[in-house]
Amino acid sequence: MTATQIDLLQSAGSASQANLSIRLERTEVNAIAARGVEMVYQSGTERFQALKNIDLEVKSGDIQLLMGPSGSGKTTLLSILAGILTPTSGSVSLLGEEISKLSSSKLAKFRLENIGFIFQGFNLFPALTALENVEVALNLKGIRRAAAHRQALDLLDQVGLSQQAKRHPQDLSGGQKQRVAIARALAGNPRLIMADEPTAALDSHNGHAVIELLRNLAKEKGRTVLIVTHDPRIIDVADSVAYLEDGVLKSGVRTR
Ligand SMILES: Nc1ncnc2c1ncn2[C@@H]1O[C@H](COP(=O)(O)OP(=O)(O)OP(=O)(O)O)[C@@H](O)[C@H]1O
Repeated sequence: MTATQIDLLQSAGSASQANLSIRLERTEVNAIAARGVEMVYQSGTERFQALKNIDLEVKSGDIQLLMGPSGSGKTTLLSILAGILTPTSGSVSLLGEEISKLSSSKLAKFRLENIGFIFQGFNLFPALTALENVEVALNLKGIRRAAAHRQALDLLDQVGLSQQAKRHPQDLSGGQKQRVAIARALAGNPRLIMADEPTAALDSHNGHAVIELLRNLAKEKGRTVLIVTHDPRIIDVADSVAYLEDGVLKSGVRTR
């Protein structure tokens, strides 16, 4: 079903049917698909296999968690799925594009246009205000001056931080910093959000606020959200949880 067909259904007053169609459309498409992914780290004569034959499919609009003990390979897998790290073997498709086949410049462009990243340590520029931190991300995506300023204000508003736009990171709480980082990850409207331990540095209140934002991104805005986490609170909002152990995908549990 095309977007036009969905519009027609909605305008014909078949809202519930259209909603069902949208849901079906979302669940039909895999936003992320990994096949036979292996990763071997080699330093000198030392060889370490961090991932073994990983198959993973993430449906469009889903919140997918990657969980497992420390050292089980979660960040390695996230980096491969984000096209930051090249697997030793196997293939990865994002939004129907097999990224393993892209040249490094095409891959960099694909990442910039389609993936927003959120990290445990926020990775904000300390010398820039919250607003400027988001503007810089928009500038990188080719959006300049007045448009970048307007969009950055709008993104800060979406994460509930309009009042803090002029503050520097050192004057924000951990939760507020992470919300700036989420606003920055949303610059340019990427369809995929990838987060590495987004709540690890946050207390319960701020952790919940960030989890609610991530839920909203998937459920209200249709983004696909992939999260590496040890935080059991996030399981409540996840559609699917994949557990890694010693580089092996032990189980994938669909939670809804
Ligand atoms: N660049 C590297 N060179 C060699 N070994 C590496 C490298 N990066 C990671 N590893 C090893 O690969 C394994 C998986 O690491 P990874 O960081 O993916 O695990 P993780 O599950 O994300 O761990 P944590 O929860 O502690 O962040 C670990 O044993 C780690 O030491």
